[in-house]
Amino acid sequence: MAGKAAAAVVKVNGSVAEIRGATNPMVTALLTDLYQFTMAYAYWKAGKHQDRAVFDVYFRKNPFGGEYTVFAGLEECIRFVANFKLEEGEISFLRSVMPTCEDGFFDYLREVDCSNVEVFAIPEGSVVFPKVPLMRVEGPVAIVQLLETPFINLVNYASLVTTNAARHRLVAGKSKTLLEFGLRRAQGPDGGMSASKYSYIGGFDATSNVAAGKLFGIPLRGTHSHAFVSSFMSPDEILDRALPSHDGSSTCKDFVSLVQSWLSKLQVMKSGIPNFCAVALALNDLGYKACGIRLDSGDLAYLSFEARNFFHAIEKEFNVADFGKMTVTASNDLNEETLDALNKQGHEIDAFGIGTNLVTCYAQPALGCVFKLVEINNQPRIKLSEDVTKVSIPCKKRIFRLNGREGYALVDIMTGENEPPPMVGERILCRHPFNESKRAYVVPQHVEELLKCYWLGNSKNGSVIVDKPREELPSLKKIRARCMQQLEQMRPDHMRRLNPTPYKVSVSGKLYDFIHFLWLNEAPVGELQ
Ligand SMILES: Nc1ncnc2c1ncn2[C@@H]1O[C@H](COP(=O)(O)OP(=O)(O)OP(=O)(O)O)[C@@H](O)[C@H]1O
Ligand SMILES: O=P(O)(O)OC[C@H]1O[C@H](OP(=O)(O)OP(=O)(O)O)[C@H](O)[C@@H]1O
Ligand SMILES: O=C(O)c1cccnc1
Ligand SMILES: [Mg+2]
Repeated sequence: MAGKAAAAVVKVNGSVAEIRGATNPMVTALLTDLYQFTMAYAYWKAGKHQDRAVFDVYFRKNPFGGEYTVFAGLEECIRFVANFKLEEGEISFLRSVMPTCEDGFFDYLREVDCSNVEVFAIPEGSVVFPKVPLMRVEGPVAIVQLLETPFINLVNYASLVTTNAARHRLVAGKSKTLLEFGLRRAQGPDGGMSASKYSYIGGFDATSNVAAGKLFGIPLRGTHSHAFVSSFMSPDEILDRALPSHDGSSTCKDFVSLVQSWLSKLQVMKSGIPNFCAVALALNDLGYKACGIRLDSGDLAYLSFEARNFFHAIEKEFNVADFGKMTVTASNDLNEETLDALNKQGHEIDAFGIGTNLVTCYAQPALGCVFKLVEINNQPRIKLSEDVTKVSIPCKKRIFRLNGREGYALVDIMTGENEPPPMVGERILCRHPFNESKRAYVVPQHVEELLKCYWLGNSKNGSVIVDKPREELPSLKKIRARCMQQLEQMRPDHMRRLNPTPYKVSVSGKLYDFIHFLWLNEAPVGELQ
């Protein structure tokens, strides 16, 4: 971020660490909705700006018709709070667009940072469910309000595309290579970079996006384009026809003729496959190993079988070891449905290159994460709505994932902050938050507390120092590993594409009673005449 400290200095479990600014320099304190500043002013005028508020970040419905979501975007949120500060130029701009606000407000904004803010979150890469807070943000109400828009901006697309990638991985199967090819179709440069990063977390193996390879260390992969092949009018255009052998011991003076002699030995198939094989065989003569082909049009299942048969026939006829194992990559408008159809038909594809449908999240363009006030000055708050799915779950909460005998996650349970936590081997009542008749006793074999502390600000000498215990921000590879491990822990019926079973999200008996007490207390009583 131009003009700002490059990184906040923090202490993680005793040792000093740095938290760099947001990946995208467009992510500044102004990357928020105007009404957040308008409200900050109103809180300030009302003398409420320092009131201690607790907000939950959660979504109401899983995307893509599924019953699970993968949470991503947390690291960017923490980088944002760690470096949150309004620069002089930004304050002048705000003054120009909010001309009726008093000078004192801008003096206040000049001092604002997140040294008094706490962020608890579920680890990035976790499988998560509707209504469960992914993050709990606590701090002075005016400041936390300013975080609403950037936080949910940083989480919504990240979680959506990670989930999309995870869904593609589940359909493709573990043994296939998945390549993200979406940069040209992504929603702008940030869409492209984010898609590459979060597709990797969701289980893709590599990207074609070179900038993402450099910035995030994601493995880079690519094949070749149609344009390269069609740019040659005839083999005569190949001027340098010599090729040294792989070990350098000799040189083939006319590699093109060697390829042509191989081509004359191959039965003609109406595609580029014999051409590829002729080149691969000529390369093999010189000790090189060709990688494979990419199919980008036509019936991908049929062509993959044809290609594989051709490769096997060559392996047998010309005695070239492993020629039949040549990699077949397929691309062209692939999505979950085509992967599923290809699986049902049977195919010989080893790797899929997926662009448009993955990165644009064509099947569902947005995730609806919201940021709702659940407590202020230790007083619980509830958002009421005629639509029960929109009623918020009040209070500062703890969340636990309870696993059953078979190791699978059984239920997520939210409890009040001061309730005794669920214990392994102890029966606990889990209640649907809004449906009285839905409840179950669970005896967990494993209990994981999901909300962990990622940011506990404490201002010292102008820089933000965190000296209380805090979770580290894991590497991209670790986040990806968490995602893979979490998906494994889910019961397969929650994960299937058609009519998946909803995962149970519940509250403790005590929290259930409190929600409904507060609901009745806050809901106005109508009067009929
Ligand atoms: N065996 C298959 N089963 C199901 N879908 C397939 C199969 N093979 C290809 N597809 C899909 O069918 C669609 C084919 O699209 P389309 O007809 O526009 O492409 P094409 O004409 O083969 O190629 P080009 O992009 O060169 O025009 C693509 O979305 C592709 O992923
Ligand atoms: O289809 P996607 O999943 O987005 O994957 C990326 C596509 O991009 C490339 O071609 P491009 O689409 O540029 O050209 P085309 O329309 O001729 O296939 C590539 O050959 C794939 O077809
Ligand atoms: O490397 C490829 O084959 C590739 C990369 C991006 C888009 N289409 C194809
Ligand atoms: Mg295409």
